Amino acid sequence: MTAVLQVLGLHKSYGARQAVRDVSFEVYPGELLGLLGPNGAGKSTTIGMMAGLCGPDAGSVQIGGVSLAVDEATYKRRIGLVPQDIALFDELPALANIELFGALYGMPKALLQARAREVLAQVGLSERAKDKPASFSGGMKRRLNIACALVHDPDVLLLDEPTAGVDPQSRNAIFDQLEALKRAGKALVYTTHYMEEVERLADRVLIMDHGQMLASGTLPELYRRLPAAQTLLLELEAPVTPTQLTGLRALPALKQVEQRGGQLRLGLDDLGQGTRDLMQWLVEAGMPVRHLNSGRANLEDVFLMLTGRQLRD
Ligand SMILES: Nc1ncnc2c1ncn2[C@@H]1O[C@H](COP(=O)(O)OP(=O)(O)OP(=O)(O)O)[C@@H](O)[C@H]1O
Repeated sequence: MTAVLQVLGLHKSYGARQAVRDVSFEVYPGELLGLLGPNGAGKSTTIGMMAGLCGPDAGSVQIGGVSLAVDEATYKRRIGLVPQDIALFDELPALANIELFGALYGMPKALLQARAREVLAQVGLSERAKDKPASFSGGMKRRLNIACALVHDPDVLLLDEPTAGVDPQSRNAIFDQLEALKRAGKALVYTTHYMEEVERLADRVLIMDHGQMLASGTLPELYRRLPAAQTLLLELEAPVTPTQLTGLRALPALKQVEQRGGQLRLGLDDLGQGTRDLMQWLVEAGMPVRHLNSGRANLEDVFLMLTGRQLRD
């Protein structure tokens, strides 16, 4: 299959600050690429360059071989943007908002009216067609904004933190809709700093920090880079001393031992053996445990391994 979206060597600086440094990736039809990184990682700037909102200092973006720099009109007809800040006209009813976005793309009236009703139904807001966004919840406004980005039937949809300020019910409705768009063959780029969203939605993940790509791949590919498959999180009554930390690291079952924010984060492959050795060590060291939690290693562990920091440090 051929990639529909190609991003090659994007760079962007604001004064002396390099917001994006040499970012390249491809997205295929029917695929969601998760762009994951903490605040200020450069996600929105990357999206902005793909959407044609800000020009890159270097690099290029193409959809289906059409370069934004060469044929902006054709490129923009094939891309939809759901911006981080909701962009709606509060004084226009929901349906009219969608029609306005479609008119900006020069859609013929009959097609536009049919498409506007179709995308409103897709986001579950048909019954609110005549209501103004001012009366909508944060989640409903976000869903309407997604409908506006879809009205011209783009091949590529860019979503910049689309669940910010969204209630859990609307969040699930958005996720279901994104799954449906993937099934319809759309290519999606989804930025977030919530690893749970990426783990639920993404076919491939690109991890960014300080404007740079740190790693990319499918979730199993990224997890395979970790020293261990399981993670134990341990809250103790008191922090372990540096000497005790060395003792813990000497336990063969523990592949990774990190202490941060009053919590021990331990990587291990064999939960049974590892927990037994650990408990024995804790009893011998006289360390009372306040809380213990285990789970499969996740993207938080990958980010920690790559940067030495947690996603939400
Ligand atoms: N218009 C601008 N002028 C100056 N600096 C900017 C501008 N836009 C972004 N930056 C800087 O570029 C860097 C990347 O910001 P960007 O918004 O792309 O990050 P982000 O990963 O989307 O973060 P967030 O999750 O907080 O939205 C940051 O250091 C930010 O301060």
